[in-house]
Amino acid sequence: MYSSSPADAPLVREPVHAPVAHLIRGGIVEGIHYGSVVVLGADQEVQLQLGDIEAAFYPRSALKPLQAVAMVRAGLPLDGELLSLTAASHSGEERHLAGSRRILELAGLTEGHLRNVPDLPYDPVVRDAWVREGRMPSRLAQNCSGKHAAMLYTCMLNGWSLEDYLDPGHPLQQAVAEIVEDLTGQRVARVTVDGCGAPLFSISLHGLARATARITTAVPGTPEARVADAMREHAEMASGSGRDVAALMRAVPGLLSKDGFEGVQVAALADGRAVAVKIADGANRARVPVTAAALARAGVNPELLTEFAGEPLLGGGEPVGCVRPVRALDPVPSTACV
Ligand SMILES: NC(=O)C[C@H](N)C(=O)O
Repeated sequence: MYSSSPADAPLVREPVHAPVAHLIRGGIVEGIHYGSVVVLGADQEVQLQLGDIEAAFYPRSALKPLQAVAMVRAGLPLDGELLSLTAASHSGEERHLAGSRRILELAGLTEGHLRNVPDLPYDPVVRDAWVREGRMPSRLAQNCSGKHAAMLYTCMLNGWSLEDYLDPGHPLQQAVAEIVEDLTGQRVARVTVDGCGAPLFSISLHGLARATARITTAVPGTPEARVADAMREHAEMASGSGRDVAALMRAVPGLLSKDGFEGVQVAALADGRAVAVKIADGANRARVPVTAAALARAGVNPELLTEFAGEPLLGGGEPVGCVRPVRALDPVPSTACV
């Protein structure tokens, strides 16, 4: 246990976000992305904060590594690709569907036991092909199916009921809440329902960074280390081909990173340095460059991060600007912006 008595829950208040990235077109600030950012040093001290890192927020799928740790602690006997898929917001590629099916099979169950909401594949290319083939939204294709299959497997192994595994009072979800509080070191502020149907726990951005650093710094062989290893070694199973989060994990040695809907990203290094980002309006185009800039502030070599600096803004098909993290985040003045 990390936190013998977790601190109070984060405050539920309107978050006071700050500018985190500028949209520059032709040398003028055309737009401003607001958000919050925390950078933790290896000693877990806050090295940089922007916006509101202590307010209650929803980490969405950036919570999945914590949920996976809870399942492994409850006896989930997975590693490698299938454990990575357990913590995935997957793209809906065939390998992801096959992996979710395999987890269900190991539990002696079928797709019919899943209670996540049917959806089309998350990745636009995979989704377009899916629709062209006339396929319908499905529970297996939904980006959280690995997590749900693993939740069912964990219930089977513990003799817990299957029909109501998404109820926040179910022993599985109680176990998840306990691990979330242990790893973040704070009480959960609110419990609501995530898009997929699973309980969604509200913590602070600071708590998310701290929890993820605890996962990457855990002793080898522990549930935390098993989840970190699986996700790092099988980054495409935790996301998909061509996903920025997988590319980021490959680019930065030892990095564990997880994205969540509505502009959330967390990333932690093996020595405990960690960053967490929330873009106020959920904009993906700001999430990646802001995460990269925060990692540079945490001491990651900026040369490893150049491909995440942000897509150029086009005018007449030519680059005329870019999304640029604010100066407080950007250690190297960018030359990419026109
Ligand atoms: N990637 C995500 O954040 C997905 C989220 N867990 C949902 O169910 O909507």
